[in-house]
Amino acid sequence: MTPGHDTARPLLSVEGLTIDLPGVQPGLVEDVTFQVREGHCTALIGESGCGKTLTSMSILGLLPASVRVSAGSVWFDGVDLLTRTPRQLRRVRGGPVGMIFQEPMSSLNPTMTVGDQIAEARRLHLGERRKTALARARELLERVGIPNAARRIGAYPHEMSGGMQQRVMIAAAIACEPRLIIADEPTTALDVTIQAEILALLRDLQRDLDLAVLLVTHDLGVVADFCDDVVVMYAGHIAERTTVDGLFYDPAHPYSSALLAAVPQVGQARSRLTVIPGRVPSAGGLPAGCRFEPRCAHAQSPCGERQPDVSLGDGRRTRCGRVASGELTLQGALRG
Ligand SMILES: Nc1ncnc2c1ncn2[C@@H]1O[C@H](COP(=O)(O)OP(=O)(O)OP(=O)(O)O)[C@@H](O)[C@H]1O
Repeated sequence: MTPGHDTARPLLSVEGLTIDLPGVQPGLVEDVTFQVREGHCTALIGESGCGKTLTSMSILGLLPASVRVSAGSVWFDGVDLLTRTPRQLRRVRGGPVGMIFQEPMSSLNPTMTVGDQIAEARRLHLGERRKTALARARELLERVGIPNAARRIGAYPHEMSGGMQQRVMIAAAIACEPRLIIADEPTTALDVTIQAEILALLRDLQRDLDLAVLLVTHDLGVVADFCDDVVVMYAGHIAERTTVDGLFYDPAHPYSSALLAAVPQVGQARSRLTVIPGRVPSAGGLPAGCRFEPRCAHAQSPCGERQPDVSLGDGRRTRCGRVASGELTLQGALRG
């Protein structure tokens, strides 16, 4: 981490974001507030169905047509992206904000060569001529570790392996010198060894290009390796907002602590691995008070009636009333 980064200013500020399924279900995501600091990585974690993808997709106007943002703002570089028209958002996507998705094949155009796809981003956003843009595309393919870039520039996505396709997606995401990358489970669809390579590439690029990254992930190992700040989502809410050290050493929500306990660790006896009982409730089936209470190992009456959103200082927050009042201290994965 370079000096001064601890005071880095927020590049992206999501404030009070609420996403509904209009006429069917309000609050798929509710009152979500967090920031991504310049040159830093914020992880968005939580089990399947907690609202991570809806949150990340809403930032650049990529929500499915059936769902809608009903409240909140998304500030990027002084502009509320939620007030932008679809046309204005297209100028942000692939320009100052790059995106990397889980399935490269669903985002790459199967009918265009990878070189043309990367070059097109530069032509659209930076107004470059085709020849200059293609030369830059070749450099970018080299930068993301594609061997024989001069030849591969003319390949179509289906002629490449999944790992190589993901490298192309990354090259396209950084093609226009973005300041922020949004990456939604960028390695989940890949083999384990390739996952590690892609993560190492992302980490290098983040450092070299001083990128801010919003990383949606299930993988706490990735969080530990890659991230600075952590947003733990549960059932459409933020359960805890913390730093990576805060999460692993001093979690402030029983859900965070339960996620940590569910990760296998080298040298740990199998019997100590715990699963979180039950399932994430849907927005239509939320308990009346704390959303995690029915699954919480630390719940105590009248826990179910409390779900504050309390500051713990240094930008950290928790929705657990027992932790906030000092009544409960949780076990981290790493203590001491
Ligand atoms: N298009 C949609 N229509 C209706 N409900 C939706 C839609 N997309 C998501 N949801 C619901 O919103 C909630 C949050 O979904 P989301 O995909 O954001 O979760 P997630 O944490 O990203 O899960 P995963 O890790 O499986 O992608 C879930 O209950 C999901 O069923």
